[in-house]
Amino acid sequence: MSGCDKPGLLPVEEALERLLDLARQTPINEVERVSLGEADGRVLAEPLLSGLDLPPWDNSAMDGYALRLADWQGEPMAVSQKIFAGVAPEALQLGTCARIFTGAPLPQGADCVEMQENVEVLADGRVRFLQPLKFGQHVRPQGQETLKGECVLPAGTRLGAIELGLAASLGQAELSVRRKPRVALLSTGDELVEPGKPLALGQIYNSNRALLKAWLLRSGCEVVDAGILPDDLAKTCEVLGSLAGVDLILSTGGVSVGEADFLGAALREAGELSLWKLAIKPGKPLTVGHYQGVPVIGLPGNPASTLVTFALLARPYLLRRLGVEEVAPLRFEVPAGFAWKHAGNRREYLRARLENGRALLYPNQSSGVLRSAAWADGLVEVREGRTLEEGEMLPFIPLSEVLN
Ligand SMILES: Nc1nc2c(c(=O)[nH]1)N[C@H]1C(S)=C(S)[C@@H](COP(=O)(O)OP(=O)(O)OC[C@H]3O[C@@H](n4cnc5c(N)ncnc54)[C@H](O)[C@@H]3O)O[C@H]1N2
Ligand code: MOO
Repeated sequence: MSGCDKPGLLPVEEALERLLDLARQTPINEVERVSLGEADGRVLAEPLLSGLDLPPWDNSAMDGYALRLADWQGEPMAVSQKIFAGVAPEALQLGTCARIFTGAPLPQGADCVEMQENVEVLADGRVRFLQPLKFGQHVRPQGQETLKGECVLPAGTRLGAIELGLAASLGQAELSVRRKPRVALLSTGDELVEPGKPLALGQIYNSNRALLKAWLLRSGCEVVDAGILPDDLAKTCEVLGSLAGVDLILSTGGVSVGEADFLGAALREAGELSLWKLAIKPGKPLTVGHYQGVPVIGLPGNPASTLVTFALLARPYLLRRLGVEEVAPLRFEVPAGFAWKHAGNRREYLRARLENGRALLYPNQSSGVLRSAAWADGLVEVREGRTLEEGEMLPFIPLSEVLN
């Protein structure tokens, strides 16, 4: 962790690389089997291999009639069986067709399905196909989605609704996942009061705790709520010492140049401390270190700074510790619905909303204004040194990408 304190501002990508390196050195490797119902938000520990072909047999994509194309000479055909989804059909009788429903297995010998809308049922029960037929039409062939033995999801995949649906389609009732990271959440600041209590002059409500707790929980973490750090070195050390079993101590506030930085003092005394100054706005100061071997990340206390640094730095760090390779959120270019006349020396992540395909800025981009993020759909990135005319393209990171 040493060597991170240097003059000048640390570029965002370099800070991220350093954090990901630290994450690689402290992987959370323990694996547990959990039911699909418990696997949402977790990280797959082993590749998910398919134990079957999907679909397991050729089946019909339509309600209609199945036939062997070579048997059809343009004449009406007799219907020799009725096949519902869920039943095993008999082999198709030569020269006949079978009534079939969507999802039902094709009878042996059939290679074509016609939907019932294009079929006339004659008075004698035979059917006439009203349009030319093609080999394989409306047939969903065995294994078209997945073949037995194929790797469907690699280890390190974050599991969400879609992945769980996919695992269920392969018949998996349980999955092997990394155990949940245990994250202790701490706030610092004499001014902080918990919601529900009265507010005296000079005090504000603690919003970072609610924000990060909800976010960590939905990121698949176990949260140890360690409260507000006491304004006293011995007591701070006592609190930190009680967190020996967690994987990460995540604090907010008190990381700039304040005089009452007991977290920093505690890390210096019984661990390691680096104070990073990042070329990022909001979110310049970041504490990285450990207390008696337990990794510590201290995010800046301004709510929008907490949000941006958690989204772009702490979250990827946690995911990498769980073996997730792709930790960078999806981003895409959008035209700016604003001009940016003054180039900054920090990379700005501005809270923006997409309207008519353009990114509009929340009028107040102060790092103290969390409401900017509630209004926004995502963050637009304006690189250090850049100015912009309205209509120029710039990267947009949807908040939905980093909140899940
Ligand atoms: N002389 C300097 N002052 C500051 C610098 C600097 O470089 N030199 N950096 C500024 C920047 S940039 C940021 S960001 C903040 C970072 O501050 P800290 O992380 O030390 O946080 P605090 O001073 O404790 O709080 C900042 C701000 O956020 C409010 N806060 C803190 N915790 C919470 C919480 N849990 N819920 C809601 N709001 C919280 C706090 O009341 C302050 O208003 O430092 C600048 N200063
Ligand atoms: O960068 Mo601080 O992040 O201005 O709020």
